[in-house]
Amino acid sequence: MKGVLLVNLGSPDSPTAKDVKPYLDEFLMDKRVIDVPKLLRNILVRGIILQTRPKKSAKAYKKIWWEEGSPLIVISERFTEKVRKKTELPVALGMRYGSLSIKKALDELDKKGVDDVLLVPLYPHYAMSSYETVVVKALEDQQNYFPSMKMTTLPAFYHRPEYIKVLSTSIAEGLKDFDYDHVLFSYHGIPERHIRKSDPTRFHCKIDGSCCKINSVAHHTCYRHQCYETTELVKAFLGLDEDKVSTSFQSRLAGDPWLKPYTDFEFERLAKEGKKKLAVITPAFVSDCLETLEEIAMEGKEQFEEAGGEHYKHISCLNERDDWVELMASWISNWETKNLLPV
Ligand SMILES: C=CC1=C(C)c2cc3[nH]c(cc4nc(cc5[nH]c(cc1n2)c(C)c5CCC(=O)O)C(CCC(=O)O)=C4C)c(C)c3C=C
Ligand SMILES: [Fe+2]
Ligand SMILES: [Fe+2]
Repeated sequence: MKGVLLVNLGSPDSPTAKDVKPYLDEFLMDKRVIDVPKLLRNILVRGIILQTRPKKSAKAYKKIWWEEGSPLIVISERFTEKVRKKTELPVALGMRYGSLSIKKALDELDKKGVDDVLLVPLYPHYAMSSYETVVVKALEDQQNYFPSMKMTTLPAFYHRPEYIKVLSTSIAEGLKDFDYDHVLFSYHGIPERHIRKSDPTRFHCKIDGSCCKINSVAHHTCYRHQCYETTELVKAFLGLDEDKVSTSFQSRLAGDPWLKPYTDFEFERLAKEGKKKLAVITPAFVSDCLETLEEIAMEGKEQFEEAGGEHYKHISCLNERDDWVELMASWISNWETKNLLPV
């Protein structure tokens, strides 16, 4: 029997340093997130980052926490519930990190008699620290605990016309009542090294955009390429002016060079260039979360206004929009009835 496993990133159990610490430990000890040898990762994460970060992150989580819990979890649960209403198949929700684990979700499907699973990483783009780690963990759990289960994975959908249509429609709605003079597409950043590591040809990705116009197998796993592609496709779909749109990368940790331009620097640059009314969209996330609600909607607004900007709007992620639910249901149905997946 077929069934569906939706997987998002996950959140701590509560916005306290006590609960944030084990969550960050699991997250940052993932070798696809902090990709250094284990001993060094131990020193870096447990010896340095976890000494101060849980307190700082807990403070940020407190600012965005809802009565029902973490926005990312609550929104993912609402989305799952709506998808369930559109399909006959069992649909379970798991998280890569935290207590709502992938294993628990697989167990839920197993108990319903599911032995053929469609795995849906809830990320539009491929990155080893997001999409890839979900796939690897889900396959590991399946092989270790549910060896007779079959698993098929939904590919990254950053460029699918039907996804671009839904994303563009949500952006158009957000821009309807906002007289913007610039739209910033802010994607979660990753260290530049991750791009090189994910390049199967080992020489294609130049991380300056010069490679992205040359067709290559590397694009299947190039996060930077895929982000710029999403921006271009939305820009074309909505007919946005070339000089009113730009792309940037947020949420970097100190240390290595991360993908540029950095979103916080862009807030300042755009304001200094005289842009007064800025709309920001965050298409690396399908649901609002700490990185969109705190870093972009709250901190970003302050940064832009301090630099001279006047009006600022963060346009929500797709969350539980009906057209996004319909789209997910249509991908599930194509897989269920024709074994077809978007490519
Ligand atoms: C080396 C560190 C990190 C990499 C690489 C990274 C990639 C990455 N992350 C997301 C999506 C989300 N990240 C979120 C929070 C978050 N991310 C990092 C670090 C890296 N992410 C940290 C330490 C945190 C926790 C909060 C903090 O202390 O700043 C979230 C929000 C989770 C929530 O509960 O709301 C999301 C979502 C992607 C898509 C990605 C690679 C493309
Ligand atoms: Fe992150
Ligand atoms: Fe490229």
